[in-house]
Amino acid sequence: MTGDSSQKLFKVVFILGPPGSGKGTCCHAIQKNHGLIHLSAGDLLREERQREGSEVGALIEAHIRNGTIVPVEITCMFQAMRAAGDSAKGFLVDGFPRNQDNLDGWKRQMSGKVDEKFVLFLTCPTDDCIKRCLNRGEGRSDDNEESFRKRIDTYNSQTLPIVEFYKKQGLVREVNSGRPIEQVLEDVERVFTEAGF
Ligand SMILES: Nc1ncnc2c1ncn2[C@@H]1O[C@H](COP(=O)(O)OP(=O)(O)O)[C@@H](O)[C@H]1O
Ligand SMILES: O=c1ccn([C@@H]2O[C@H](COP(=O)(O)OP(=O)(O)O)[C@@H](O)[C@H]2O)c(=O)[nH]1
Ligand SMILES: [Mg+2]
Repeated sequence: MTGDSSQKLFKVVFILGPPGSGKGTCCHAIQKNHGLIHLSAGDLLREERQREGSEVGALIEAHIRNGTIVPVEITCMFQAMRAAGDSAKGFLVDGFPRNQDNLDGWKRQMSGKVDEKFVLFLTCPTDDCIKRCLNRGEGRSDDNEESFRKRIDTYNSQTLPIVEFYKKQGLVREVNSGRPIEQVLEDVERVFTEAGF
């Protein structure tokens, strides 16, 4: 039989963890070493927010400041994956899916098209996370104490259940990112190597 069975599946690794846990930093290192494409859901939303004529820019900014999660239809993850196309060895999907709406939207659009390899789950004490966010130096409108508190509440109430969902499928690989970056990256590298990357 031919047809859809010959279609190449997108290899995907999800990166989840609290704000400031080091998701972007780890993706940056892994992408360089393994030829994977890094797609940060937050970066994609910030890009759309900046786009001239965007009809959803103000809505995105309100969610970002408030630490709440943008409806999945607006998150440009799927388009970005399609745009990267066949040349990619795989995708590092950073900071997504963050809640049940994200997960439902992902399944609707991507089931049968993706090979979900694992979830890299970064754990880091909240005190370290807040310090890192406040010192990030990117001028982000959500890197202030008030927004951080809201983001961490959203993370605890909405994102941790998604991690649990993947844990039940045996897909979660946990790394303690509350340590010096060299140590974190050594463990992260090991997880990718063990997964055949
Ligand atoms: N292990 C680490 N130790 C100290 N600082 C770190 C570590 N990992 C990342 N950082 C710094 O913390 C800030 C947040 O990291 P980032 O990768 O943007 O996290 P996230 O994407 O999870 O919000 C950045 O300024 C980054 O350089
Ligand atoms: O799939 C996503 C990813 C991010 N965000 C929004 O973008 C913000 C920043 O996300 P990012 O991943 O950049 O933050 P980080 O965890 O890296 O600090 C979040 O708090 C949300 O408001 C969202 O709505 N949907
Ligand atoms: Mg990030």
